[in-house]
Amino acid sequence: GHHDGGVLHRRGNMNAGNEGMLDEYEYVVVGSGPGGSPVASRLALQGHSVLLIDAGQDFSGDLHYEIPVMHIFASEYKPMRWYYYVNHLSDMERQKKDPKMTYKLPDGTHYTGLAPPEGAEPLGILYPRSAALGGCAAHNGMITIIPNDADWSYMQSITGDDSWDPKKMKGYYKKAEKCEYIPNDLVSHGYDGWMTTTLTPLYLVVQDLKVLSLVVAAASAMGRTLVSGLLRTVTGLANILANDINSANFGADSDLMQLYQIPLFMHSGNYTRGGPREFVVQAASKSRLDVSLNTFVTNVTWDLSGDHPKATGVNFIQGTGVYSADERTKSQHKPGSVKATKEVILAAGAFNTPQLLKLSGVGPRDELDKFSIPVVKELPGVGTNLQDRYEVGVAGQTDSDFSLLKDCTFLEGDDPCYKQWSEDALTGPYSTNGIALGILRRSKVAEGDDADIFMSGFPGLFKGYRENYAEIAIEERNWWTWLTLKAHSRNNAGNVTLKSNSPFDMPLINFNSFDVGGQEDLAAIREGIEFGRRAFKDLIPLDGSFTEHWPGTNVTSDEDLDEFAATEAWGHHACCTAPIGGDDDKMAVLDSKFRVRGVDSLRVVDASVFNKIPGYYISLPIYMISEKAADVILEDAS
Ligand SMILES: Cc1cc2nc3c(=O)[nH]c(=O)nc-3n(C[C@H](O)[C@H](O)[C@H](O)COP(=O)(O)OP(=O)(O)OC[C@H]3O[C@@H](n4cnc5c(N)ncnc54)[C@H](O)[C@@H]3O)c2cc1C
Repeated sequence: GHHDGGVLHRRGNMNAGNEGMLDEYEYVVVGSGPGGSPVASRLALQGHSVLLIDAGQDFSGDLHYEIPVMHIFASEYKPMRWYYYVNHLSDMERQKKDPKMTYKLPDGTHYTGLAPPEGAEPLGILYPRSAALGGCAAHNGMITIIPNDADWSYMQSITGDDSWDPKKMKGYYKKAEKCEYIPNDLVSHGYDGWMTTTLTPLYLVVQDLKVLSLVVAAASAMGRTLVSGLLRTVTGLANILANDINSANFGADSDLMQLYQIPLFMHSGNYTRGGPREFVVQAASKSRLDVSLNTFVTNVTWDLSGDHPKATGVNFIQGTGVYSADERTKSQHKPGSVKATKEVILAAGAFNTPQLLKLSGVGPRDELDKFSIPVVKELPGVGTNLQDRYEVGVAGQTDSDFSLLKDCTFLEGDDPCYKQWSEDALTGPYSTNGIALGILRRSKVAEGDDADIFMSGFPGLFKGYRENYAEIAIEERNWWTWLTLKAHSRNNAGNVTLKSNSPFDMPLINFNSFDVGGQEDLAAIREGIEFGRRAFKDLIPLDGSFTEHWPGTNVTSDEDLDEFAATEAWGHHACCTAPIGGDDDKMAVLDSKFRVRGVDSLRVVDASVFNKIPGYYISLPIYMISEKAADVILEDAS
């Protein structure tokens, strides 16, 4: 196995800090991911007493958390991971044709693949999540891309609430950001926030001729001729990458394909992961913010004596191994409760927030009745409208290894790359997430003016999430995968439903991918796959050419490509399961101020709140709505 992680530097490890919890706080926030952490920190910094609760622990100082390149291993890291097994497709027979399909065997072990042995029970397809201070931002790829203005205009139009104006929302981006990659661009960037943004150091791209030739190939697949010689210097490469994906004019020329460096939530000083936990640590040191880790919330408590049900706090169980997704050693479990004198804010993520609402009596009446949960407020939209983006790849192999990664062991034994990162002024291949560049493009079937495809490349074999995907990705060091991320996906037919009324059971998660708008989305994905193929073909080998092995050169007709993508596509931006919507929308769970409809003192602030999946990567839109929620809540409190 990998190192359990040595202590890099002690920055206020919070795992032991639960003893001093008070009986009541003004605000109780459940979940410390991109949704929960910023709002909790802001409320506390404005003078309120706040309790931030998370079922996970703090991983500060753990190398899985700190080293950017380790993110793929972080999502497999047992103390941190919550593994969900989901259904991508409504047609189970078709889903069984996905090589990622996983089964449970009679001896309790798992089988993943196309030939399950006798007695294997279908489990589903792995969907990694993390329970940690910082939520999934403790293991994610750190990619930080601003969503489209149209995403906010849409919220504005469905709610009639002008505070969702894209310009105002941009203000929240700037408030959150501490930009470390462009100096003094006050129009587009913020410099005083908690979200440090930086880029993969370009010398890493220039150093590895294979990577460099793939960049040139991508450019020629975009119809640009780039003289590879010009790119072999950092300044030469920087010149063609001068456009900032997060700048104010983003999207204006979206018909043109553009090659961008990808901003990461990472520290440029020492190339360590950045995350919302740091905002929490900062705020906790100078405010009445308490953080209770290893604390699993089971339900919201109510005062039912007034006209409306009023949320009064939460019940929880403290300990490790409480939730069925929590694989840590089971500790002694201590039940407890805490009161919120002002509000409870749910930020448990797109799977757990709807589960918590339902367990607390807020949801579709039929489903609550079925599990004998007393109905506090009937809201048919809770757990519906589940959305995700589609991702697929084209993977090819060349004769020799990428020089960049050749010697890296990813912390196994003696690791020269770790040594370089930790000792030589924190440099080398571990100072990136492995995805340096991205391309935005508009497919022929795009709705609106914005790009709907985000292409990127990864120096490994990545065919989607399945057990041990990280080991598989880097097992051989001569693979490259062109990734197509289909943004603005149309499907909203997914759902999160209860399996039982036990808070410890994971819910049932059905994405029903491609059920709505599938033909259009598949047509766009085909364009992405063709782009990846062209890039492999156009490659002027500075250091070997690539042969496609996946999906395979025999998969060429539109039908075959659609069959491939519809069967194997995956996602990692689950959202929209407690959507904000207009007053006339029966399926709206929240109003435009994040308030759960029909009850008092309860809000949701996480990936669940979106009505339609925003932008290209979802963390930054979540950070933005979390900053907005803080403003809205403070307004109501004064
Ligand atoms: C492998 C992977 C890579 C990704 N890479 C990127 C990327 O590069 N860029 C990007 O923008 N997005 C990325 N994402 C997606 C992004 O990280 C998530 O969408 C985002 O973190 C969701 O934020 P959230 O606040 O809604 O929920 P989460 O981040 O899931 O946080 C929820 C928190 O609530 C806690 N919780 C849940 N239930 C309870 C309970 N009952 N009691 C107490 N605590 C509870 C959990 O422990 C967790 O810490 C990635 C996702 C994955 C899986």
